[in-house]
Amino acid sequence: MASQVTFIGAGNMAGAIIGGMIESGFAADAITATSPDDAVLAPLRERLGIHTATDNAAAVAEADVVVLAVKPQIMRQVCEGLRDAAQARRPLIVSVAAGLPAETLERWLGGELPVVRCMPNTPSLVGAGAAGLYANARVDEAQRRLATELMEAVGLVEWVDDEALLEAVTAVSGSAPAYFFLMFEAMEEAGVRLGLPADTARRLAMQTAFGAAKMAMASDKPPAELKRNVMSPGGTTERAIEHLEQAGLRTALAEAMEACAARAREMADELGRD
Ligand SMILES: NC(=O)C1=CN([C@@H]2O[C@H](COP(=O)(O)OP(=O)(O)OC[C@H]3O[C@@H](n4cnc5c(N)ncnc54)[C@H](O)[C@@H]3O)[C@@H](O)[C@H]2O)C=CC1
Ligand SMILES: O=C(O)[C@@H]1CCC=N1
Repeated sequence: MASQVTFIGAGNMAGAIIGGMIESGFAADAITATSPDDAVLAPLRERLGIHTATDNAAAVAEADVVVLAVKPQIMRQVCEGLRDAAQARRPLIVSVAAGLPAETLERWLGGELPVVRCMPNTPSLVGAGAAGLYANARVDEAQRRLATELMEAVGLVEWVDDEALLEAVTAVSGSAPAYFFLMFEAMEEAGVRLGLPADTARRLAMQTAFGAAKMAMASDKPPAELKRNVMSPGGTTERAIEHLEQAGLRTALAEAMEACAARAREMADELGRD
């Protein structure tokens, strides 16, 4: 029988992973999602055919894998409500929450448990996610494979062996779809100022990002070389890139990513205190 996977929380991130899992052929029957609000659950139930529940502990009592997908700010209260069920069942815990260390989650869940911390991103919804995973010492090989299988169903999986590196993963991929969406917004606005209809500018910008990513992934050339290949000497791209460099795009990105990782550390301090 397939492993039973219960998602605690059914918002953006859980919805993206569940949608991607179904899309890649996971049995809807093996997936449960919970939320206190049935209005959040109804579309998942009706559209995807998964099980839903408003009682977290009851859903954990039958799970092999429990994916914790609520906001970090309410994680403690949610975990404490799961203590008895989690300690009785001892499922693999997969947390997608930013910041919260495995040790903190174990403490809130009432003691030692196998915990995989996962930093996914929302493109999981279309099978193009990128996730960093870390396993604590209590996760066995079969559970590690199960976590890999779950997240590979929705995209790329990279394991890290130092939990602190998940902060870097958050900066590089967890939060990063938003950086690209910001670029799309800005390119659309600039395209409109240059005279294009908004939807034309949006489609061209998005297809270009998609094409650039696909090309870079297929190529053995580093991005710097692919960039140079677009830049004819004295041409248009060279002028654009000069502007981006002078405007400090690199520094802005580096600083944004440092701030992102620092916020993950800060959240662990703020929320993990007793
Ligand atoms: N949105 C993103 O791009 C990413 C989010 N994450 C992490 O995913 C987690 C969830 O974030 P989102 O999905 O964006 O938030 P969200 O607000 O969209 O979803 C949270 C869900 O939790 C449910 N919920 C609230 N109280 C609950 C309770 N007591 N029991 C069960 N469910 C409850 C809500 O109904 C909602 O469906 C966070 O910990 C976040 O750090 C990680 C990577 C990327
Ligand atoms: O913004 C956040 O805190 C979450 C974690 C990574 C992406 N979204």
